[in-house]
Amino acid sequence: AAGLFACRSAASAGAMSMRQTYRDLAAAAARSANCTWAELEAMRAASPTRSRPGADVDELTAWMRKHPSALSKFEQIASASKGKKIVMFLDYDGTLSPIVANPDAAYMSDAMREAVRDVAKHFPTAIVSGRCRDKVHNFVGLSELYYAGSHGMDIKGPGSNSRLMPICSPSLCCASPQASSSP
Ligand SMILES: O=P(O)(O)OC[C@H]1O[C@H](O[C@H]2O[C@H](CO)[C@@H](O)[C@H](O)[C@H]2O)[C@H](O)[C@@H](O)[C@@H]1O
Repeated sequence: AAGLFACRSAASAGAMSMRQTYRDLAAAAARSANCTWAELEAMRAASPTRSRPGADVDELTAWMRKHPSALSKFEQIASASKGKKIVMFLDYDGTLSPIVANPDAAYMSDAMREAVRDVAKHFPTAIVSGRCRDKVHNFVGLSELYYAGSHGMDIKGPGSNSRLMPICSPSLCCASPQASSSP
């Protein structure tokens, strides 16, 4: 899931660009699913996990009340982020790319890539993944982003050197599926 953190400091981007950012990401997600944003929301609302009666639904409803969709709370988020600096942290698998059977074929769409490119024009943007950093970088292909691979053990920003924690190296994390569960 996409995470959005608002850090206190001088605001560098206004609520309008943040709204556009959110709309762009939602629209890109809808395009990836071959539908409109409204249809995506309607599908989400009508999904079996929401409409099936029983304890699971109650549990899910309670969870959703506690963690509402950012899209439905846009005004509150915009208002809470006034005077703060916005930084975008995005997950890759299942967020920027669809979940597919073959992890090596988890490509993101061009529309999503453009949306992320636009986001990065307004806010520092990082992709955080359990995957090897190089692998995610290759999938995304945007040099202006920060990439945190191997669950944050290997971090590289635009134009910077990789900050690799000693516990994990590319040979350990990227060599083969046998070497690690994170390709
Ligand atoms: O931290 P993330 O970026 O969310 O990575 C989590 C795992 O993502 C990948 O696996 C998941 O996506 C695959 C491709 O859609 C899918 O085949 C698999 O079932 C999912 O679990 C990646 O292969 C893992 O190494 C990551 O840990």
